[in-house]
Amino acid sequence: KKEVQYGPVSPEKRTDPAMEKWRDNRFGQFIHWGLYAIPAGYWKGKYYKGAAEWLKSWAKVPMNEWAKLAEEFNPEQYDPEEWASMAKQMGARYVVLTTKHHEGFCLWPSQYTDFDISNTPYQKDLLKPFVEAYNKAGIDVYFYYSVLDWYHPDWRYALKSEEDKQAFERFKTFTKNQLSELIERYPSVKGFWFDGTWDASWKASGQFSYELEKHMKQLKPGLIINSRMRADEWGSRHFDSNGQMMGDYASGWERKLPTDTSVLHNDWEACMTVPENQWGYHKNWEGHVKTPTELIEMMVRCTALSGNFLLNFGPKEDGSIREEEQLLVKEIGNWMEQYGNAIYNCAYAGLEKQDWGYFTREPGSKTVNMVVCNIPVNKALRIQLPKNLFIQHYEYMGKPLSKLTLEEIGKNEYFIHLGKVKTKQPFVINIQLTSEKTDNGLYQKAKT
Ligand SMILES: COc1ccc([C@H]2[C@H](O)[C@H](O)[C@H](C)N2C)cc1
Repeated sequence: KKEVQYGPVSPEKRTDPAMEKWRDNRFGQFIHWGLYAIPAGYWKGKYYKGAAEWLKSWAKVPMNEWAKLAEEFNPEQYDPEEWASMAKQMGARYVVLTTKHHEGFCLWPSQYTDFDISNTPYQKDLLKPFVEAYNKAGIDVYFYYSVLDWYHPDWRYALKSEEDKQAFERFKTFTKNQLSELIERYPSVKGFWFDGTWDASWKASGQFSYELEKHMKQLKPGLIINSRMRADEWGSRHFDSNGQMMGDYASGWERKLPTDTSVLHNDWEACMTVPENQWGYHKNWEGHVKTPTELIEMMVRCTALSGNFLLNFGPKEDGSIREEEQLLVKEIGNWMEQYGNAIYNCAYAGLEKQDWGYFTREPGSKTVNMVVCNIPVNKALRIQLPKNLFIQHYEYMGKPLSKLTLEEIGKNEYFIHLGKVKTKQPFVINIQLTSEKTDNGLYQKAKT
């Protein structure tokens, strides 16, 4: 065990109401919006296939040229009420919006930089109406904030000289000022999604990130901060040098999902793009665009492993939402309307995973949701229960199933026979578990 002074600030599994609400939310909307939405993946007529919010880097654009984009940023179609109503229709219970991405441009009028919304034709604060609209829709608001800042003259990738160190001290003060400003200006914010924390300069600032997390949680008790914010004094990120998670939930799951129950030890969240790798708006998505069904299954997998799923949207420069994302709002929204109870407030059910899909359960409930994503060729859904549990009742809400029959095929082992099924989306069967074997005729000895 290593001596770690600047590791976790909060306990690994907080039990306060704010953190319980974070868990109950389960499904969130990520929004990447900034100057990068203007060029949208093209620079001087050339197409760049990399992530659109990184275009400055791919096209090697000098910052003084990139910053000129602020002079044309004027999102006249920006309608946060519309965004919030879409998020509500989709069934998102929280939202994470980029207040400042790596480009350094701030969507709010910051007193600590001139590279912000007030120096654009639009001028007005974008965050205030956003926070109000989403809160009014009952959706919790979180702020994405990039520590890495390509615009700020005092940013340093590494601390190689005394000059670097002095500059980075100024940069850390700037960072702390901006974060305090965001909490003070928008006090209903529920937490921060930090990014841009992989460089040596920040990895050498473990004590600072420790004290900054403490400072922010003093400014706003209950504040929720992701593990990506943190390094310890040895440069270990997300988890300290003794493997203790820093921040309030593990946020290393970017465009990838966990596959086993080892993640259950901590709260965690996976963030996901619709195309393979685009967060900011790109005019032409290349390659596979995930279907609503694929994204629904990812969300279910996260819930089934007690994690959150954060699905990304990249609004256009004018503030409008692209067709593909509008389709997701409709399709995922329909599914959540019918089956949201298998997601919200749910978590790992404690049952052995089966190939046909996922079990989810509201902690402490006797009702287990079976979310069926892959109908077996024999149309029989296998269930293996722990030895002291039995199926007392089962039902399907909704239409696609004609009838269900339950067959006991072994010790605490069952088949649910589906009969005729017609469905295009995953569906949910509820089973009631009981701890005593009630022989109410539900059980048919295996027909051997
Ligand atoms: C170096 O590889 C990276 C760096 C940063 C990212 C950023 C993306 O721009 C987006 O904001 C994502 C959430 N974040 C990890 C992604 C991959």
